Amino acid sequence: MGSESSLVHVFLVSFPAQGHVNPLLRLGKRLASKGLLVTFTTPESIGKQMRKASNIGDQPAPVGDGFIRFEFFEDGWDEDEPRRQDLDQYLPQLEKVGKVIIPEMIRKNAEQSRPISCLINNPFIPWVSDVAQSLGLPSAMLWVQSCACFAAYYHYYHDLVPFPSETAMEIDVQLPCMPLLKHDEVPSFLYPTTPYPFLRRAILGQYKNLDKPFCILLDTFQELEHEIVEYMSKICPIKTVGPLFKNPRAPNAAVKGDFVKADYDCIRWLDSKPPASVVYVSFGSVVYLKQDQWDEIAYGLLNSGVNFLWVMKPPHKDSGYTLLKLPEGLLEKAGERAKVVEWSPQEQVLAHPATACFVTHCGWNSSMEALTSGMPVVAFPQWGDQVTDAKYLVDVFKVGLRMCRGEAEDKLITRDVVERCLREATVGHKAVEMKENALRWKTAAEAAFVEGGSSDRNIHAFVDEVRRRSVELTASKPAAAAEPTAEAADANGKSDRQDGDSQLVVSPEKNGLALHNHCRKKWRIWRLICAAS
Ligand SMILES: O=c1ccn([C@@H]2O[C@H](COP(=O)(O)OP(=O)(O)O)[C@@H](O)[C@H]2O)c(=O)[nH]1
Ligand SMILES: O=C(O[C@@H]1O[C@H](CO)[C@@H](O)[C@H](O)[C@H]1O)c1cc(O)c(O)c(O)c1
Repeated sequence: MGSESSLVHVFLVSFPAQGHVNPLLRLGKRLASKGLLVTFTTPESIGKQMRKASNIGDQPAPVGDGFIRFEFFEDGWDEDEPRRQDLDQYLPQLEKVGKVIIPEMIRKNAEQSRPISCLINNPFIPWVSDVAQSLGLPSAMLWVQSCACFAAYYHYYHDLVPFPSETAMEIDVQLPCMPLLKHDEVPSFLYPTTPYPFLRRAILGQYKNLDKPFCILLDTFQELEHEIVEYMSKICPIKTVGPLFKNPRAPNAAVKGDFVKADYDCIRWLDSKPPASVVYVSFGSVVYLKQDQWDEIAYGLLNSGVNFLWVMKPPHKDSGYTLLKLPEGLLEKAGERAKVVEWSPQEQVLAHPATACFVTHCGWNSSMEALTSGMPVVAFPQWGDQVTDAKYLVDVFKVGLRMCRGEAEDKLITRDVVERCLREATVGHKAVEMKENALRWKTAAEAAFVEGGSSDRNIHAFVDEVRRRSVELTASKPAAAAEPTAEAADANGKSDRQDGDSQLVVSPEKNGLALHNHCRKKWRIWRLICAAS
């Protein structure tokens, strides 16, 4: 392992949501374990929660052959600003501030002898690729959903196949190398009636910028989505690197990105239960069901006779949701059969022998974690990619039962349906079949992430490419390399060009890159001296 400051340095910028931070941080740990220095950044509002819940220190943490460190940034709003809960307002704010502050952070890192060689972002913040371009730095993007969803958005953006529209709301969608998707199995942000048009805009913004990252990393694996991965890799520079939550070189790395402290009592509770006897219920970090649906699920769990571990996260105070309650007396009736926590250590729960199945909203992280843990699922999708993931979990990967079709259906799933699904998922022929399939995916996932597996090879090739580009950055003449192109400066909205004037005025970015080259040269000399002595 080299000293922290002698390593090639990548800078990860995450959209501030749990389902986005987790996969990007996991990627960061994979890259660090292969010998890179990784800096992870997201707004301070989330940094504060992460530091409190997840043991994040000020010093770079060693991971495998490299290090990971954290730098959070102010998003320009007060600590208690309620508008953070409204993405329609928050996304433009993040872009406005981020486009100024990220280049400053990059410059400071170079000044402190940690020049950055590559920027990596996740979706919803596509402007990070513009920042990279304006600084003359390579960038990559981590797509945090399935390849099937990546393909669906791609075909929608380029208008390659018909999708549901205002005049034809209920058409099925046939995408190449994918099963026929019913209208409500297409990522729901693409429905003409979606209540989240700003999320459609945010995701499609990434497609507008898709020529900028030199590589698009996907938290999936080749064997899981074989045909669509093959197909899309002929069109875009995609590389499968999942499941990212497994890290063979640093399996026990303590660095985690939870926003809420996980309650480990539930693991002790699971320890007390017989094998395959507990239903784990979690709807992730964003989905919030209505009280009447919550009640039906509660009675379904009680009536089915299963043990259950249920994650009930309190809503954010500015989210507009009211605190969900369990029906009066339900926990008393369930007694030792029930355990409720605000946040679980989900990876451990899914790996625990007492866990029989997972009632999930089918967020992609939860889906990958279930598949990789050999855990059958009961699909309770709500919106976005969840409805497509549910289709795949049930009909393609064949590890799940469907309990609902999504929020758009606006249908109350009654306690008898919940009870029937839970019984079917835990005992009898269907339960055995789903478990066998899930275990096959677990084996396939392991083969992908172990050293030499398909995802590991892709990560390795990516690290090599980052290193190669880093050498190129260093070798390029400082003055020429630092000159942002007119296109780059425009992309950053910082062009000093007058109409009809092709001359660019010197920008702060120029100094940043010159500094990068200067520091790299200093290291090379230092390394030569070390090698000689
Ligand atoms: O009690 C919980 C619930 C969720 N998670 C983690 O939070 C992430 C949720 O991501 P996902 O894409 O499944 O859903 P989202 O929260 O983005 O809707 C996953 O990595 C889970 O392991 C967790 O650690 N504990
Ligand atoms: O999209 C939001 O969160 C989740 O992201 C996961 C990865 O893209 C995805 O698989 C999962 O289904 C999503 O729930 C998200 C985050 C957020 O902070 C928000 O306010 C949203 O409306 C959605």
